[in-house]
Amino acid sequence: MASPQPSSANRSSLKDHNIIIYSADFLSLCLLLSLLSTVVYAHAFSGVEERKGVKSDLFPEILRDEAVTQLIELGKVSDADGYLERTFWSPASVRAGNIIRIWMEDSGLITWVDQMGNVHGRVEGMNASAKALLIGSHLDTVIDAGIFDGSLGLISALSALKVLNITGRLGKLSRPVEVIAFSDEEGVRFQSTFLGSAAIAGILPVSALQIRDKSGVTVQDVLKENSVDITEENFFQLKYDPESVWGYVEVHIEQGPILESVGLPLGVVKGIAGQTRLKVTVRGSQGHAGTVPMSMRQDPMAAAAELIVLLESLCKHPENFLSYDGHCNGFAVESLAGSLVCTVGEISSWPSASNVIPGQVTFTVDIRAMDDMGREAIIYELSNRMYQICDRRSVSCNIERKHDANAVACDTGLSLQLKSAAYTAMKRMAGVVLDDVPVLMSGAGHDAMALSHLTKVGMLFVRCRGGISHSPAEHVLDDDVWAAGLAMLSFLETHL
Ligand SMILES: NC(=O)N[C@H](N)C(=O)O
Repeated sequence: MASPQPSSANRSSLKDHNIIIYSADFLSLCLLLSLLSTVVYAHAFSGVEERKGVKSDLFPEILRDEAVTQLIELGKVSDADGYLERTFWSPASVRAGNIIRIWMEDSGLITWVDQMGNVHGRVEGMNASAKALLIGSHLDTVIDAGIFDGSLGLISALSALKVLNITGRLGKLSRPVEVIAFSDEEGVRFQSTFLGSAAIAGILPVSALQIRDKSGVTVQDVLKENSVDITEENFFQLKYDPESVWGYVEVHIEQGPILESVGLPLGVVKGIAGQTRLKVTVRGSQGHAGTVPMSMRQDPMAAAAELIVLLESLCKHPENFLSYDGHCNGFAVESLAGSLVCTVGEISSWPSASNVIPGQVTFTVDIRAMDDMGREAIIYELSNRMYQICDRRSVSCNIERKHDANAVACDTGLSLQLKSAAYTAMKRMAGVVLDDVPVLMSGAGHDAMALSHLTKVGMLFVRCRGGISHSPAEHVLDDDVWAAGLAMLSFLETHL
């Protein structure tokens, strides 16, 4: 492998040192130069220490130290005691939005909050009429969340913009840049997901205002509780004009194990799996746990248990269930390979008492796959078999589609720019010439899915420990936070 060559700047420093070579043979000359260039190259790109008299151009104090401090601070803003939870327009989400606004203003941005609770920070740059670069992620969380999911994308963008600001280059951006902290990506409260980003993308139907949470409160009720007067007119004004947007970029933790397995901090996202959420309600005959004979029960909990085990089998071995019946064929099975996942993470029963046979059981099914047709085939097959099982058990079954988002392919050109930015960041940090930046698929959903209906989208993934997410065990190394900020800085510098 060829030894690393010093850059032109380093080459002049060799001359300045008046290194005088007396009749050394050619090999010893090469050995000496190779040794020196390795030392100079490593020092030039190591970045981890201040070069004499020259402030590091890797800005660890902002892109790493301050960013990590902010992640920890934001991770403490919760609606719950003892674990992290922030849902759509909840008190903690409002507090988190106010903190993010302060950080946006500290980065030199003009800020505002829209009717759906999205927090915006914008700088016009040198040409306010140019198409804007949107950068975003979500400020809401799942229940018992980690502190990096969503927040890392926002903080890495704001720390990169802060570096541009303190180096006097923020005003030199060739186009407006707007950071958006979206209010509801996880969809925990209303099972809707993308309430904030879908409104910006113009794909949120006004009927979404009437979606109810478990206690019957509507989205519109929540907005009114927060003194937000949403009307059909100002609802549609939230939509951005596609002609005013250049593209959308999102940095997010990988929430998977690939980057850790290849030993790199950053990767580029090629596509995002489609997803569907189904609300399944099974109704039976409520009764006394001690007196109703087993043979006479219409037990929705036992039925739900059978349905959930069916779901697992169907998603583990779709080939055993999907056959050509006019609704799907072998293509659907092959296209599902590897990306089909199904989860029931939420279930409730009424009256939920240990000595009562439930009258009703409700659970949510989360189905994901890279292939939309294959996912539809799974939903069709699952529904069919659910109704058959419920008929056999003399219970009723209602399946309601709560959320659909088709698979999204990231824009090739934008992804190449992000790949180059990631390469630059990793090389500047580690001084290692990388073969290539990993390219990955995302099983997790992201606001980029909604924004793909408005403009071209690209995503960068950041390594997270063990691929763990949607858990307080979620963790990102400080230097990987730094790499994310450096990549965003490198990307933004291409817009100067
Ligand atoms: N809308 C979503 O998919 N939200 C999360 N990011 C998820 O992947 O579940």
